[in-house]
Amino acid sequence: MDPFRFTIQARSGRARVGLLTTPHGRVETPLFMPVGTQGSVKGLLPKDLKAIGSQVLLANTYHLLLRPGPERVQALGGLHRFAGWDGPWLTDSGGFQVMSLGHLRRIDEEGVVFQSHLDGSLIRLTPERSIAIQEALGADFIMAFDECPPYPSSPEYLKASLERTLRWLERSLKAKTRPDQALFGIAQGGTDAGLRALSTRETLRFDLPGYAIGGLAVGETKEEMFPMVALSTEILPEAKPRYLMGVGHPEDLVAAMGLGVDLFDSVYPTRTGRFGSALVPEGRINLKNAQYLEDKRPLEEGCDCYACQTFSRAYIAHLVRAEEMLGGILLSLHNLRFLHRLTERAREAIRQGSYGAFAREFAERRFGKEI
Ligand SMILES: Nc1nc2cc3nc(NCCc4ccc(CCO)cc4)[nH]c3cc2c(=O)[nH]1
Repeated sequence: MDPFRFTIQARSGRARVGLLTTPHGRVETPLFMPVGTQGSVKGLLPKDLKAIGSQVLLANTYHLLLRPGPERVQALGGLHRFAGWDGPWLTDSGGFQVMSLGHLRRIDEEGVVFQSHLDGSLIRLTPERSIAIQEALGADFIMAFDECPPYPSSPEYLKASLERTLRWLERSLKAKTRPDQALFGIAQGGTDAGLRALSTRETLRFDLPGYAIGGLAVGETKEEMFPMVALSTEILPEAKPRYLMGVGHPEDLVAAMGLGVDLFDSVYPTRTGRFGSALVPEGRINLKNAQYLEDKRPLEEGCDCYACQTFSRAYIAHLVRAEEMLGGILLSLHNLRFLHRLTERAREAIRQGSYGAFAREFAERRFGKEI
């Protein structure tokens, strides 16, 4: 039986609730994946991630290659055992992180050569090596090695890049040996509708358990991004999960779920939490602002997370000002719970056939009035 079966449980417009089976348990989509780049979701314990409803965690090939190295992770039992998370893991393939973090020295047909951001050593990543690393790490979902073109890029560059990414997808697939891992192809094409459609259609020629929408959330406007998401989900098959990479603002999740996206990830909730901000229905509140120092209310009325059930805004504002670790920890916990509750409510609305009303109510609270 297919270890990665995906079945649609309910629909409301283009939004859908899915059940995705993995070797580490079944998960319900749409879902948000907390980012644990180096094998840890910064500041949060796996048991607390489980308690707030996290289902799948994301880690990065680039970072784990540099430190501690895939051989060590494999020798220590693979990501699940090593990092104490027995639910599904997804690893990104390293290409994007090289562009955004490493000091890229060269990109050619073979792959990329970059300098480590840790010690400047020269490292080569190819489709074959990326897959070998992801197999050693042992994630359930692994990503093809691709190039995420910088934004903006010329149509000529976008076209050449997406064609190379398709050749790298073929090499990634050929390099794959583990039947207990699902390889996702990643469509590119930037914000050029013709090239986006071309890349998505060509990626579909490979029969894969899921498809990622790449090359977005790289600095383009929402007005540029969303037509590409809509175009992508029109082309991608209904029966396979769709993963929009790097998208994590609440309003963007609500819009993309409405367009039929199933999987999301972003460092946004945990990063903005570490920087002192809490996600709330109206948007975001920054606890560094003095107005919260006497505010007895929880971060968000009605939130069931430990931070909202136990502490006031005043206390968390104090922690943030005092640069106490607990400040960032509580805000990260709340922000992830906020996104998990958002996807839980979205799944419920889809089951009720009322996703449109859900999205309108969300937008009214988010954009209807100033905080
Ligand atoms: N393999 C691969 N991975 C990707 C990861 C991505 N992540 C993004 N966007 C996230 C970028 C991002 C970075 C930092 C913050 C916090 C500050 O608000 C938020 C978003 N776009 C992405 C595109 C790709 C892609 O084509 N291919």
